[in-house]
Amino acid sequence: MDVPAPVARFIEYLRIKTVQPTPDYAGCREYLRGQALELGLGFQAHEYVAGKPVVVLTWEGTEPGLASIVLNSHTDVVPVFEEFWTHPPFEAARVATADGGDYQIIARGAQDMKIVGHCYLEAIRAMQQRGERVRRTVHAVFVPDEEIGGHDGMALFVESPEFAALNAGFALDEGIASTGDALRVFYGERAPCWAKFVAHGRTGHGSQFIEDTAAEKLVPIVDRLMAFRREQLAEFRTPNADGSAKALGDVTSINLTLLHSGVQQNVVPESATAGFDIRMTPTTDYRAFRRWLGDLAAEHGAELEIVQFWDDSTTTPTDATNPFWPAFEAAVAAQGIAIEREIFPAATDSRYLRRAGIPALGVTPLRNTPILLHDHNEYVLQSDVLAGIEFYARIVAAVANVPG
Ligand SMILES: CSCC[C@H](NC=O)C(=O)O
Ligand SMILES: [Zn+2]
Ligand SMILES: [Zn+2]
Repeated sequence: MDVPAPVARFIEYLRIKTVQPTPDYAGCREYLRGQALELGLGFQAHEYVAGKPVVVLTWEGTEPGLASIVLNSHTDVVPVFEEFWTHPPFEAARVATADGGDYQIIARGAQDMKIVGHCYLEAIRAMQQRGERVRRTVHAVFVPDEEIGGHDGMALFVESPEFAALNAGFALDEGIASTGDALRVFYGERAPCWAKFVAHGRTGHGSQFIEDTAAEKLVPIVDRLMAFRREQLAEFRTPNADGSAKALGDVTSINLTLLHSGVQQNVVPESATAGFDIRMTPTTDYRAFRRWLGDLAAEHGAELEIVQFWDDSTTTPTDATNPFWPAFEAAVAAQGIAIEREIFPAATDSRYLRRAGIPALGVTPLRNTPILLHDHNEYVLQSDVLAGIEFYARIVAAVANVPG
């Protein structure tokens, strides 16, 4: 069977190796330039850090004076363990499903989040083919480096005069696939806190009772944070008052992700390090939490190094105070899709948009789909790519026609 043209273009996009830590951003920018040309869209590429382009494709609305709609996606993807893949991750193989009724498109970035960026452009294409226009100008924004924190991408872009010139009023960004029927819609995020504790102490022969060692200082800190982890896990497992299950975004998670110490088994190490990936739920008092970590380090004679810390808890209103919400909600409902509102468990570039005052919703139009972002054999179904295009055509029509 012939490959539908929108799927062929998706495969082309997936084949660009925008994989961290050395993404082919130039190849990606040129692909997007080609798309802009085909679709008659405005094209801008800005490098706030050399070699890391922020690309903006613009479809002008009939009332360009109104605040615009930003359709954001990141172009980078995370590394792969190639030996665990059934097909090469940057070949974007199109493989018939067992029942023969569909195809899997297997590639790194298929879910996270090239399907989203691709569907934005294809939705514009479909709307253009139907002769549709919308009131508000629509900008499809393609940013680098989200997967490593967005510091050289969206963080700089939102501060730039070029971003201000977009006059953004509302944004869409990535979500996560849903294993159920409902569409997961993210209106806020947990705040990342990457804390590293370093302890120093006396060394000596491993056969002796050496006092005041690095490990003795570090272990009680690890114990205390692991106790906090158990508390939060118990909280997570406790159903809400209405009997519904808690979402990960409703609690603070913590994992011990780095442990470094030791040189030889019979030498007491001079230093020991423990690093934690903590994701604070938006109701946390971020400053108090940070102080608690500092106090814990001081109490046990260790040093605290904060590697990442986000301290903004802005969420996007999901009620009529945000005029784009009812339009979005109705356009989803009109497609017979139920919505589950959630706090995003990890961090995306939406946090920079929200902090800059732009209401943003995180959505990935994949339902009844295994969650494979950052996993081996990431794939999407061809039918979901085609459905995703129509999904965005209707969402964009709704939010970009919200009157001024
Ligand atoms: C704290 S910056 C890291 C951002 C990263 N985003 C996607 O996975 C994350 O770990 O959530
Ligand atoms: Zn992503
Ligand atoms: Zn990711």
